[in-house]
Amino acid sequence: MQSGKKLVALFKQTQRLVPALRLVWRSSPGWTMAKLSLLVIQGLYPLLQIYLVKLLVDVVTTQPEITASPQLLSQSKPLLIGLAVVLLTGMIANALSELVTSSQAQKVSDYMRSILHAKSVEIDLSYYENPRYHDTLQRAQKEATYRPNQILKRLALVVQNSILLVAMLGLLLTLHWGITSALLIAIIPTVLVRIYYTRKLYAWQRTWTPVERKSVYLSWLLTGEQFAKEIRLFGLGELFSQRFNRLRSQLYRAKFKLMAWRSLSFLAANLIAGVMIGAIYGFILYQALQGALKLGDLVLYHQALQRGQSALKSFIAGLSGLHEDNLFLANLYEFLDLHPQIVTPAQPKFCPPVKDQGITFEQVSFGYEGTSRQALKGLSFTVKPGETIALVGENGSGKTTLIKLLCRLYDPTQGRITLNGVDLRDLDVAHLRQQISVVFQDYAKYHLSAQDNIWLGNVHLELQDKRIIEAAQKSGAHDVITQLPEGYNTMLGKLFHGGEELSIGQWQKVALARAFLRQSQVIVLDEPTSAMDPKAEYELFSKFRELIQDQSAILITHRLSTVKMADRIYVMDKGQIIENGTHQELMDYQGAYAHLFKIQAKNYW
Ligand SMILES: Nc1ncnc2c1ncn2[C@@H]1O[C@H](COP(=O)(O)OP(=O)(O)OP(=O)(O)O)[C@@H](O)[C@H]1O
Repeated sequence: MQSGKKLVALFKQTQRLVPALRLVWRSSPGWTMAKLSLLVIQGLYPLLQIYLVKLLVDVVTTQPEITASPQLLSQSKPLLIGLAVVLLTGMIANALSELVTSSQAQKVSDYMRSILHAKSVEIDLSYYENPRYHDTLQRAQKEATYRPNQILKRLALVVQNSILLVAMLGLLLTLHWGITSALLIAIIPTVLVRIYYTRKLYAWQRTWTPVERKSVYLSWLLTGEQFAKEIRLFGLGELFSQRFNRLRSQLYRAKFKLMAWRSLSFLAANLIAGVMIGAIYGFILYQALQGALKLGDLVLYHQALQRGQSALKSFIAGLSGLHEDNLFLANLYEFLDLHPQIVTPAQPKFCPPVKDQGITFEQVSFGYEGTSRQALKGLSFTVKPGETIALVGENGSGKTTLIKLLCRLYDPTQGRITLNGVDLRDLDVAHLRQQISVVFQDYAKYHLSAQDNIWLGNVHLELQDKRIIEAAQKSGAHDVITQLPEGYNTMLGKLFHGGEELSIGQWQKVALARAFLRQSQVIVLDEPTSAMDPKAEYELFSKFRELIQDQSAILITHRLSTVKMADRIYVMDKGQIIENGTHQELMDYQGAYAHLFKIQAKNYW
């Protein structure tokens, strides 16, 4: 009963191989077909070669005299032609093999990367905040580019060698059954060692992934552009380098121990096999000396034993390799099996225009996964159509979290958010996100052309659309871009040739232009002018209403002088709204807002 269950579990595990092969096929059916054909040819031609050589030796040795007699020539001619054809086919197959193998492998690895990319984009933002996800991703990335293709190779190896193996073992059986049995028994210790250490290596990899990832992180710190300044200034290079080396030597020691035991075990297994093969050779030689074998037979059996032994080795290596692939494929599927929680419902509701009722937060609470703290606690407020509201509050009071919920990067743990009366969870996710334009505090800096950087805000437009320039004019980025050597075609950032680095404030203007380009119903600006000079900030906010036209706007800022123009100001504290009203109402109220405003004003005057 127990062993039956084990067998079923084992069978279920091997089912990982089939979908992996499907992935290989989908990546490039043409190249995969070519590769398979070559493998078949390469598998068959040594077999034919041996057989033709045996026939040739037999023809020669059955002649009364070895001279170029017409009879010998006529008998050996077709065999020689056959041998030449086989050898030529083998040569052509070998020559093509490199091209086909590298092209097909490249196709598979690119296809697998595209699958990983699609999955990474599909899953929820919350996965990125979970270290386990990063472990899974790291392992999947390691396996994805080569493992599926390796299965194909090993499968072909198994099939190829099984033909050769059956033929060779069959031949050896005609001599003595004991030879075949001894050959099979000789390989058993190697198989056991391989299976045992494959499992050990798999367990080792899973245990050490976090350490490996830490070392990758340190390497990134030491080589990445964004840390280069601090590392030099604070003299952190050596410290991080030492930490990196310490982790790498921990990894090295742990793996070395495992690999050393593995090598020793293989040595022992090979010694056993060596003794048994030696005994088989002794037996064949004895038979020849007794006159039981002709010269042709001796050549045949010698070759059969040699090739049979190598076919058996390859066959077993293929099989145990498949076992290893199957085991390690779990790493890939673990990642591919991740599924987003934030999805479009089966029958999404129509996304109504915000002009109707606006956005409403109804008793919204939220806590990030893995923490017991509530980032938002029972929040309720409405952003009316065309209204500009401002969110102010201390660091960590929950302002950005609220925006992430509005974009459905997370769902509330309690309460609901509605757009014109419809719960966000009932809307098509992509469509909802099209309605919202956001500049986050940590906006992206794309190392692409200035034009691309803005166009990415609305990729449904033509690249030459004049609205790209209009958006840049609104944010103040136009003046920056026209000063660049190639204007809108200038590559931004220093990662690629010809790139021009911008100042932080200039990058911010470009990000703002991206947000203006998006034809959304709501615009959310999280600290949009934190790096801008006062003149640029003044210009932006003095014509803010004109810039956003009839969009609803949510503004997050610590600079209270810029929130005066908001229709309503919400003051947040520890995930709650503690005050709200117009600037004047809040100043009259003499609460937290008035206090903060006065502190800031005092610093200016
Ligand atoms: N990804 C996250 N995982 C866990 N906790 C988080 C995460 N992001 C933010 N928090 C926590 O949620 C709370 C609210 O953070 P949030 O970023 O919304 O504050 P904020 O008001 O925007 O702050 P700031 O003014 O500094 O931008 C903080 O206590 C923060 O530690």
